[in-house]
Amino acid sequence: MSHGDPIPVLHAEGLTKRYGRREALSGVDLHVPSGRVVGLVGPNGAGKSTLLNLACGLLEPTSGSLRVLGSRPGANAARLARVGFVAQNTPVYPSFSVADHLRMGARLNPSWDGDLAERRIAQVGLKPEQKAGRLSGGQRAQLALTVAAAKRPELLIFDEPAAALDPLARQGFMANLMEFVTELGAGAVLSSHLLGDIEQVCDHLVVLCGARVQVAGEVRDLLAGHHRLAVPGGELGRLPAGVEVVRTEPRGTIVRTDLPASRLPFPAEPVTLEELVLGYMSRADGAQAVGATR
Ligand SMILES: Nc1ncnc2c1ncn2[C@@H]1O[C@H](COP(=O)(O)OP(=O)(O)OP(=O)(O)O)[C@@H](O)[C@H]1O
Repeated sequence: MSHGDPIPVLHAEGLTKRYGRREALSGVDLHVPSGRVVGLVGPNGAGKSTLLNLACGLLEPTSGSLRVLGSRPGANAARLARVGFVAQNTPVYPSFSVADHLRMGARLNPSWDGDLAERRIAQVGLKPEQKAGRLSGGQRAQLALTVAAAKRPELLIFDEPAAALDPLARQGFMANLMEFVTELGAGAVLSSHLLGDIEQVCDHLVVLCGARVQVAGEVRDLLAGHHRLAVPGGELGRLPAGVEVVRTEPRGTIVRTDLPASRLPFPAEPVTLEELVLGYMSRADGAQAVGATR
């Protein structure tokens, strides 16, 4: 990073987290530039929640380093206030009302924006006197999102925020999330299994599998740098230097390269974000299966 660059959202070097003997993150290097909406995808058990919990200071690395907005996460209360976190299943306090949640937020957060909180609660149709335990999954998610955003954080972190929501509620939730990001001028990191959501809102992608980052970068650059090639049987060896095979499938070979499609020796088609992610996920899965038989 050159001097004077804006502070990156995330910067990890050799980041490792073990739970006992299980390595949930294994020497992760990652650099996400400032002001991005980052999608974190990967299969179950990939290490996504672990990375997000480290990023908001709920866990400490076993080794290596992680900086969030330029600082060690959770180093002190001021650092914690810069990050808003919505954990998996959007937890709320069931016996507290919506208004209680806002009062508690105001008590705990010096930069609490009460106007923003009340305006958003009304906009999404929540009543202050409703008990959180009686809200639907979608309403609970909206409450948790409002509480996280009213802290006016510089970064919002969401662990599978919309997993339990029906498609319509999910669409509304994702739209609200983006409105907050714009209104707060904040960055955001969200993990999701729903690639459609990621495609809709994220401009940076991180694919995590088997405790390692498989690929990361700006969505636009990743899509431009991957192609599906129709390679005739046995001719993979004709690929020029600088073309990396991600995955060979019946429909073609997914490759990564900086070369333009016109310079490739076989007919090339663009790939979708879903094909790209699945390509890396199945490659990592295959590598693990091979490793396991050794
Ligand atoms: N508290 C814990 N104690 C022991 N092992 C854990 C703990 N939390 C996570 N793990 C293990 O670490 C690995 C990564 O888990 P993590 O929850 O970070 O994955 P994930 O990508 O968020 O998965 P999912 O998509 O299912 O939520 C898994 O093998 C999991 O079993």
